[in-house]
Amino acid sequence: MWRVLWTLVARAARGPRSPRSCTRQGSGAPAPGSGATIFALSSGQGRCGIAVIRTSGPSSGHALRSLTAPRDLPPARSACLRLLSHPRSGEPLDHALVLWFPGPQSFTGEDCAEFHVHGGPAVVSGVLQALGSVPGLRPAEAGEFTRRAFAHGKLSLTEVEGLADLIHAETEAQRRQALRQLDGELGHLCRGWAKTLTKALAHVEAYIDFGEDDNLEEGVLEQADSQVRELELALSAHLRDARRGQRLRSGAHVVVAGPPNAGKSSLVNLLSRKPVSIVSPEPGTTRDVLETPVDLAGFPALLSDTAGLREGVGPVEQEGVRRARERLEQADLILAVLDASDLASPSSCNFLDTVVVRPGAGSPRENSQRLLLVLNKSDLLPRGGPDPRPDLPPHLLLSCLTGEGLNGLLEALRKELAEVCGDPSTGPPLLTRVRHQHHLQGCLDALGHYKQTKDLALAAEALRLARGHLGRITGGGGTEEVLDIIFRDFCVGK
Ligand SMILES: Nc1nc2c(ncn2[C@@H]2O[C@H](COP(=O)(O)OP(=O)(O)OP(=O)(O)O)[C@@H](O)[C@H]2O)c(=O)[nH]1
Ligand SMILES: [K+]
Ligand SMILES: [Mg+2]
Repeated sequence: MWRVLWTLVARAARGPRSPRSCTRQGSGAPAPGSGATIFALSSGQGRCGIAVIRTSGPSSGHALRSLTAPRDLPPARSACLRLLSHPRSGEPLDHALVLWFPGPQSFTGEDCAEFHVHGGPAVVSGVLQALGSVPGLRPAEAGEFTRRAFAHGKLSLTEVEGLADLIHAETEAQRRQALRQLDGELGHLCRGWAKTLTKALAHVEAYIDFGEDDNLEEGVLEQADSQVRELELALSAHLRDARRGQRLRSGAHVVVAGPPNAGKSSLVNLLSRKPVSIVSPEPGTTRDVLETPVDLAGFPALLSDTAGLREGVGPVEQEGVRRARERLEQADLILAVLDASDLASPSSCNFLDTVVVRPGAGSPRENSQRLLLVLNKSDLLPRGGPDPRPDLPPHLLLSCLTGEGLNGLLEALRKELAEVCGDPSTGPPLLTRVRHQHHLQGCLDALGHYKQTKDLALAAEALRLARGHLGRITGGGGTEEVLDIIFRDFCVGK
């Protein structure tokens, strides 16, 4: 019996009826224009200490020899000091460290060379021109090095996305998340799920082929069912978290709201460390929603300053209040600001009743919005006095004027944002892109069909479909269109 099943597992893994199997190999499609040897400046533009220029492709070794004296290739993967000169004119260009990475043990899987030159613009352009004069070499397109690495199975699609995110990471949390994805954690998880599906498929196919056979162990189909059920639970849990990973990539929406003059704009300026909003003693100063991207306690956020919420004002301010309420609806996290010395005013009470403690809304808030209540202007309270309103929901005391309480607020923000964006230092790998979410949902839908159908052939087909979706997350059978979207995120030289 086990031999039968084992053959079927192997067959299901090969996927005789579906040509796409789920492996970490690339799409199999050659990178566009591969065959040529490409070159580009891979470090940042502008004057710098060291600039790195690299090549990838079959003529890399020839290019390296043409530019260097002595003209022999350095030992693989060791840095050597060489004089670089123009291969046609012989003009010296720079003393540089050069590296030779024979394929397939290189970033792209092809022969690669690196030139670490002095970072002046004239040196860089001189070396680029020299490389352009070597037959068979051409400048690289944006993302072409990574695309070749993908095409040669060096990186899976989720790892490519991780690399793109790492290049663009601006906050600590984004860097951690990108590094985890680049390390292949998400891909590993998907491949584990795909393996479970392969086993379930083997069970179903065993039943189709040997159902009448006495040798077949009892309960083969039940085993497949229970594997599918477990997988459904795991996928659903991940999908519930899907928005978090996306917020971590693009920034959580943090909206500062409160009654007029509570110090909302002062807080926005304090958190963003720049004068984003006008601050004045006049209530109703802020009218439009002012949005600024900030690094909040290591997490990326889009911080919005809004008009003070109050009734019975002129048409322009009323429009500001309408926009503020609209923005509040879209917030992932509300920073509710009140003037600690003015908690009994009608606008404070109204804000507390309508936004902070929504009638009938228990905790946690509906639609998973989170809220931090901040009592600002604590410097106006008697020093060391009692809490101004112990009856209020949990809150933090702050003075934008003196900065007292800022560290406590940042720590609270870190905790809240870890909930909103997911904590990349712990927990399961996050789904950072709509694409991941789409395929997980597709996989779940197919598993739904599997459960509904009575026809075993259709059930097997549903499992194959489900597995195909998982495969596409890591890049098996990636269409050119998806690849184009992902590689657009890269710069030339990466
Ligand atoms: N004493 C004291 N004054 C503060 C503090 N924070 C802000 N203020 C003052 O409070 C006034 C209002 O500050 P804003 O930041 O303009 O308040 P706002 O909530 O944005 O006001 P609107 O946009 O008009 O709704 C200004 O005069 C600030 O200098 C604080 O912590 N302590
Ligand atoms: K004001
Ligand atoms: Mg303001």
